[in-house]
Amino acid sequence: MSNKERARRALDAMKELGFSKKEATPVLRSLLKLFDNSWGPIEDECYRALADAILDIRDRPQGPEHGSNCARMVALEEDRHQPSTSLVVHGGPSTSLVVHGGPCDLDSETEAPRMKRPRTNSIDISADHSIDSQLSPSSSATALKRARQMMDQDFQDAAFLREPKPEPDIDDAQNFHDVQVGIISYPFSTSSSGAADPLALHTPSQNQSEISGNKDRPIQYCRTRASSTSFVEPMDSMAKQPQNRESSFDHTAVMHNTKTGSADEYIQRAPCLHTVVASSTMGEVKMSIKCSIDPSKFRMPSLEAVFRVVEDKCLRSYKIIPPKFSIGSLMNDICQCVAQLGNDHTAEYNKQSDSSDNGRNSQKRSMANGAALMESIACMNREGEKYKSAEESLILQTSENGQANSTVAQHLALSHLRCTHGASDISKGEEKARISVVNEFGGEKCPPSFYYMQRNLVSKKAYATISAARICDKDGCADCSGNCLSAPIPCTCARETGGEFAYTPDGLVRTAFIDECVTVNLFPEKHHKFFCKPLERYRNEAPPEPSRGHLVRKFIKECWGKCGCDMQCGNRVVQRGIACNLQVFFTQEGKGWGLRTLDELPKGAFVCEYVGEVVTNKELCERTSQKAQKAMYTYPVDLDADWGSEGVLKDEEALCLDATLFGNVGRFINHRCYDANLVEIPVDVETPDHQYYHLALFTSKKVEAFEELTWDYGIDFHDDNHAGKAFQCLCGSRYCRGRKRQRNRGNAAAK
Ligand SMILES: C[S@@+](CC[C@H](N)C(=O)[O-])C[C@H]1O[C@@H](n2cnc3c(N)ncnc32)[C@H](O)[C@@H]1O
Repeated sequence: MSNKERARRALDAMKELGFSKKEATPVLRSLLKLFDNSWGPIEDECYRALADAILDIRDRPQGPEHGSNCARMVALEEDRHQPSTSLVVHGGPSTSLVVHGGPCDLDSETEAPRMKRPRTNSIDISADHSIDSQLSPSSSATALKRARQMMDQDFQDAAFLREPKPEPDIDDAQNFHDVQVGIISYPFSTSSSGAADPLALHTPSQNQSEISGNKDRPIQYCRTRASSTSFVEPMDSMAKQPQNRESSFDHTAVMHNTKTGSADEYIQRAPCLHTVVASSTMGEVKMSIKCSIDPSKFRMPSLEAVFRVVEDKCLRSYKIIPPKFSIGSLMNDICQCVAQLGNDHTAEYNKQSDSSDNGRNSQKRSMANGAALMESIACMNREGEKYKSAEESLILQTSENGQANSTVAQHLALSHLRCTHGASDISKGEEKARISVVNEFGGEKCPPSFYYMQRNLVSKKAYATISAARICDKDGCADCSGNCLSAPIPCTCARETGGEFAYTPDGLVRTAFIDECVTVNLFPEKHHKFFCKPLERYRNEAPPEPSRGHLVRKFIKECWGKCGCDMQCGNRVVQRGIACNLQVFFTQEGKGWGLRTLDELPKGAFVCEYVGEVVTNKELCERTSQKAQKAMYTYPVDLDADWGSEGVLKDEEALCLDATLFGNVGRFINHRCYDANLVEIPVDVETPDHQYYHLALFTSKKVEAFEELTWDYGIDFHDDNHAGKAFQCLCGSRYCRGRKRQRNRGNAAAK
């Protein structure tokens, strides 16, 4: 066959894979040059080397500062306009998962680098195995070998640290799927020496490494020059496999430098893992783990499911508090969870997420997928001190009674708090699903800044201690396992709801329960009200005024830390966080910003919590009296579902939520009189008593996609004295209490 014909065939093959002739031709030329005009390596395995090389070129950052000597270890990023963390996972004989983020992402100027759980929209789980599907496991192994023969200038200055286990030979590859998990971060400066320095380097004995690929390319192979490549391995593995030693190494140094945790723990927990840590001249670091899985039973779980299960594991095992937390263990867990979930075909894990789904159908998924619950954090600004920066206020102190956890607060301050928010995701990745912001009427692009928090913060004065010690055994279901909802007899956690769980197996609140909660709001007079003592405060004046009464509300008790069930238990809905697709939008009625659902929601669906700072009623009063005149919108909510039930209500027990400065998406939910589509339900998670609880908002009826989500604040618009709450109601409900009031006022004026 002539060279021309061969070239035509190669370009046709690339076209089928979606690469244009224009893109493929120069790469083909270079490869021919590289292989001394030998077509064999190019034509092998359906032109795998050519496809890989095209993708390599695509991945190369553009611009003068990214010369050809800059290494780029990950392939295409689907959406460069997304914030800096994104995930790509591929199925096929070799499965790879890559997390990358940081300053090398093109639009990262306004975003601090972070590596964290992925948002739904930034997870690209490719069902398209177009290249890979044409490759057998054995051909992957061959391709690996060939790719290793290729010299990639890009990685000439990269440093690689790896556990020198032998590459699977062809037989192995035929029998096992490799699941490879990788993380790339950009912690270093971009100088080549700076990139390599923090890692313990040793004389290289092998000059290439395997780099996982992107959605179009299950595996990408890159090489480094021998002169700058290093390999290290953990002690144990060296001892066990002396024949495989390829270099001297200093595992301790590596573990310290790469912060991957204890070697012993790592090896014990991952005896069969193949790990790779690599850094490049661009300051990128990649860590990857490969583990072997029996392909006969394995089906790729969704990446979201894997991450949620891993995070749940982290919460229980490490409580997510450094320094116990180790990335090494985390990556090990990821691999194990991939294997575990991949072999569990009864669960919904195996369903691949659709990247465009962005959380849709997640109501259904929420039962199967767990999300980590972060312990509520106690922290507050110093008494008498105004807020400094919010991050500062978070790490200021621990409280007198030991409620505050400064370590966690610092952790939060560093990784979770950002004052500004973007229109692409107001939660800045805190929530599982992206929460976009739109203003269809022009004007402000974003709501005024606040600190997005997924969980409540507890002020120093508020009595909301969250500790395992406060939970008696009788408050949890220690003997349960798995999913409490599937047990023949409801466990003790259903006691609060009359011996029947509030949730259905679909993760919805039972209709009867919802209806009861709505009725309490609709007909408050018919329901028992607490009139708390001593008198409560609405303004910062002494003495406080007589209580106006608080509705007795029905609580839900969710399973928690001292329960034996797992995170996927059906009695853990609120703690798994937002599971539906929400959007903050500018309302046209003049209510300011509002919240709407992008999906149709059934009745009883959990939408979100109302998150804020847990402050005492007195503190709130002090705050509102300072701000009331200025604030256009106010964000306080009483946690009054149990006020007065135990006789005298102490100041520190009368708690409220203030979402003015710290809050979640719940702070955008506007009020609607009587026929709102959400209802608030107090939910006990970490505490057995009713003083502190989560204020969860569930749909009280079916809600259409794009409908505004509203909630009856329970405002008495006739009460002029209720500071911080009165506004001219624009809810539009035919039952509007505020409108009636305006009408009455108008009539009075006319008279
Ligand atoms: C919790 S915030 C809701 C979000 C708020 N709209 C915003 O733009 O941030 C409550 C404030 O929104 C406004 N608001 C909520 N519901 C309203 C309604 N039905 N009519 C008029 N204003 C409303 C009031 O100013 C109220 O203090």
